[in-house]
Amino acid sequence: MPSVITMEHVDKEYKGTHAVKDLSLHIEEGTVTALLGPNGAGKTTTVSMLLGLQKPTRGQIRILGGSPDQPEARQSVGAMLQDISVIDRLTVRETMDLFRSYYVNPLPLAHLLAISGLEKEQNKFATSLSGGQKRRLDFALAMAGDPKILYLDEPTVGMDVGSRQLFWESVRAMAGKGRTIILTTHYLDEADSIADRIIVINQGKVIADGTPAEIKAAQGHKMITFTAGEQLRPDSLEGLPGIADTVWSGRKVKLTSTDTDQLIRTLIQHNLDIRDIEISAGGLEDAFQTLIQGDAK
Ligand SMILES: Nc1ncnc2c1ncn2[C@@H]1O[C@H](COP(=O)(O)OP(=O)(O)OP(=O)(O)O)[C@@H](O)[C@H]1O
Repeated sequence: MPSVITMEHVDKEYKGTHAVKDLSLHIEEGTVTALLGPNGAGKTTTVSMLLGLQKPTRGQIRILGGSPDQPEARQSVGAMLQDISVIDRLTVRETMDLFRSYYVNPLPLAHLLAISGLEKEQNKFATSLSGGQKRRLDFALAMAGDPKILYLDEPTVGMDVGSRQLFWESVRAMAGKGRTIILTTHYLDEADSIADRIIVINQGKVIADGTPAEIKAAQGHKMITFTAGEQLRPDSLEGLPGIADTVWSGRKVKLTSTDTDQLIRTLIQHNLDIRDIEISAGGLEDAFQTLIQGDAK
């Protein structure tokens, strides 16, 4: 698969902040890549350099073989950024038509109305839409030029459950047609279900890169959860072998372990006052927390 996006040793420094450090990435055509990281990790800065809105301090970025700020790249790229801006005194359909007019091969208006689920609102002023509806309009505007590459920076913030479903279905359908999608999100379950590849960034550096399954498996953690009876005190669990982490939420306890088979035997041997025991594989959320905590050490 050819790389449609390449970053080679990219750095971005603001006054006093080294936001992106020596980032090298190759993104293949037709893939969905999630950039994950805590607040301030450098995700938005990365997306904004890929869009040509900011220049790297050092390093090189190529989009479809050219510079991100060239007209060829701009015609082939769509973006949904964190700031929502709607134009005064234009209806939803007029706003979509205006954006369609910027491109050589725009998508049909009816298609944009369908993927945003805004058919009923098409004659309303864009300023009168709800927050979630404005996000959906933003998505349609990002898609107006039928982009080869789509950037989605925290796209589902403010969307209700139904809107999210429609949104991710449209994104998946787009990837199915060979489009390349880069997204950032703090909803890790969404990244887990939608992304082919996950890149975890912390303090401007890549600290993990793989499929969701690889990222989860690399951490090798599983969970034992149970309800603690009145007799069980937190110090009864301290020092038991095989516990990597313990979280109490009221009487619910979550133990993280690399060897849950051994740990469950230990809990039973100690005849602890516990019930409703469940063993589960760690999710992306747990893998993410472990990675970030590990990187801070
Ligand atoms: N225009 C700017 N001027 C100075 N510093 C900036 C600027 N933009 C971002 N930064 C800093 O660069 C770092 C990375 O910020 P960035 O917005 O890229 O992070 P992020 O991963 O997108 O975070 P979030 O999840 O909160 O959106 C932060 O320390 C931020 O304060």
